[in-house]
Amino acid sequence: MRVSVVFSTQEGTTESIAEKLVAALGRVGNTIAVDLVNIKAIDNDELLKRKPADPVFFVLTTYVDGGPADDAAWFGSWLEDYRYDFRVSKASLSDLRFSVFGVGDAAYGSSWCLFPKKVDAFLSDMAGVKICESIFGDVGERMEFDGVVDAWINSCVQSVSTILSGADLVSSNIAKLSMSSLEKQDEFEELNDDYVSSDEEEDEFVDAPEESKLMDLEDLGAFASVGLKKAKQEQDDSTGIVIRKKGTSVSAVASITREMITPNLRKNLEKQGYKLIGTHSGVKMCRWTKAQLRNRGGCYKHTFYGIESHRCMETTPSLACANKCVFCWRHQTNPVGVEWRWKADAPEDIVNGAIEKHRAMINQFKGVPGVTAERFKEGMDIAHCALSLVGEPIMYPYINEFVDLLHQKNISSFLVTNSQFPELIHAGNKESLKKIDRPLFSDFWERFNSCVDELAKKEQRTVFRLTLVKGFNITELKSYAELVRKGKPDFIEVKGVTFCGYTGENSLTMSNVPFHEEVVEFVKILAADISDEYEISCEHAHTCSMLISHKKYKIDGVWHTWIDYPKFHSLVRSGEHFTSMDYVAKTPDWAVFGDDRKGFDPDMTRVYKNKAKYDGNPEAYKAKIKADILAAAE
Ligand SMILES: Cc1cc2nc3c(=O)[nH]c(=O)nc-3n(C[C@H](O)[C@H](O)[C@H](O)COP(=O)(O)O)c2cc1C
Repeated sequence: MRVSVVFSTQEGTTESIAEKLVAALGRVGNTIAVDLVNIKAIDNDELLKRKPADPVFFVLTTYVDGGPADDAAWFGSWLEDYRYDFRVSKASLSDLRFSVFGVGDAAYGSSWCLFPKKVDAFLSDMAGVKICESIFGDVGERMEFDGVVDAWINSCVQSVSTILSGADLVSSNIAKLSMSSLEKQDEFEELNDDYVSSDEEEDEFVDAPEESKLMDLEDLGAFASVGLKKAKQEQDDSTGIVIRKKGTSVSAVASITREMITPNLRKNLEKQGYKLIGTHSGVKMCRWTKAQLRNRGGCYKHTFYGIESHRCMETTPSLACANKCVFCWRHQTNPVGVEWRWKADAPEDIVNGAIEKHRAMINQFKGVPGVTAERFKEGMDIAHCALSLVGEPIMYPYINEFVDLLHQKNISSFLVTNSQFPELIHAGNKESLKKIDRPLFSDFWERFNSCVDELAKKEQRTVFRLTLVKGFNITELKSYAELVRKGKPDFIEVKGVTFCGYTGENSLTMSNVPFHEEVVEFVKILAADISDEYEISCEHAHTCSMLISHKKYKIDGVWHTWIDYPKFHSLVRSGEHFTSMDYVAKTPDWAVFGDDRKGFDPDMTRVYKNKAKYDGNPEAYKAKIKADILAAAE
């Protein structure tokens, strides 16, 4: 048996209580190993996998405004995030056996022991089971306080002895104690007005999904009709198809009838400008499509690969995603899930629907200043499809058929994946990927690495895109370089994160947005670190984006990162084997790194809005950019 005593302290009181508990547990017998762990070093993954025979005791202090001490800040925010993450099963801690001792001063009134109480409630909410009553002590009552500590330590020792002596006793004890923990929780909810109880949350899902950012379709359907317990049971019983793995029949996928887009989600997405197709797909017009239609510049894909933004259709065949990235500008309103559990529309219908809806949006630009008849005609003749709009395109069970259909229509495909589905085919290391992409899969790092391995085998163009989030991943050069050596991509796009004027769910601020110069510096060091097979090739300063390319694309000293699209389509039609080197085209000089035009196509006209200009004062500059963004959003 392994017991962990996890403590958080600011001034030492709590640590000494934890040490006292460790000593008392040590006297129970030599069949238990007891760890004393500062909460700062707690491994949350390990907590999620903890077995019932290995209980955890938390001894936690309370600090300013009832919040955690410094050492517990990260754990506190992780736990809260996890507790309210709508993708996480409410039973995910059902194997955890725990008890909390809170240290605080009742003189602080309603914030007395607030943090330990929150931890206690969140662990219970996720089905963690108290093996003995959680207790909240008042250091203001010094005489009584010591007695309360001793009583709690005694009951911890007793419960551990009970576990050691036999499982039956444990379950009855647990049943009794979980009831009393529910009563305690009621008490706590009264104390903390901001706290949303699980019942309220259920109501929110039922009554106010339109406004809710927590738009989990699975939960929505289940909670609406049967309530939490039954929903859980249904989830467990579900035989929903994950994704169409090799060998899974099409009819198995076709037999699922639940639709991904519910009426409320439809309203919500339409409000955001998505044109929805069928039951799980959508198109939306990108700002660069509009810009290039008006001859005002294209996106970085134009500079790097020759993709014409005004002929590019941004599409997704799956609005659902398996990550909740901090940089996601969709503000997490899209559904999230690790499995395909919805009705799957036919690929022909999605491709045709997307073309029709995209053209209807282009049509609205007829006569708009700057849109010439020639550009308009080109815009109607879609040449590219960027599968990077929102969601995870490869979750869609017929993604291969979908991409083939695009190619048949002479539409090139550019597919962006978050590398969580290696069976079908953002950060440098495991910790960083977890913080930034906030994946739902517990084996997210293994999945990510398998995808990287798969990419190394591809003969068509492969690209790594690194989104630099200052403070999160900008310091991880070595790990990135390693991933690149492993995945051997043709290209590495490095892009500074975009601030989307939103500070809620994803908690990014302007201080996380790197300057273009910082991105350039990062890229220079990264390129030198990878190997001498790679070099910086292109720059698109407008979007803080840089391209590092494999040197095989530098033919006779000249970069060939662009694509010869007619050649690509004729190779596809030929049915013969070909590789990415068979359809290369010369990169124009203006797109090459080091050119004064910094990636802006000289055939277009740059239109400067009355925007913030850098005047040497970073803080003032950031404040101006923020004001610009907020003004634009109004
Ligand atoms: C700056 C400060 C703020 C505090 N705020 C609270 C509070 O909001 N609620 C509470 O219950 N206790 C509060 N306390 C009391 C502490 O929890 C108490 O002093 C405790 O014994 C500290 O434990 P430690 O020595 O392990 O850090 C506060 C203490 C300090 C010094």
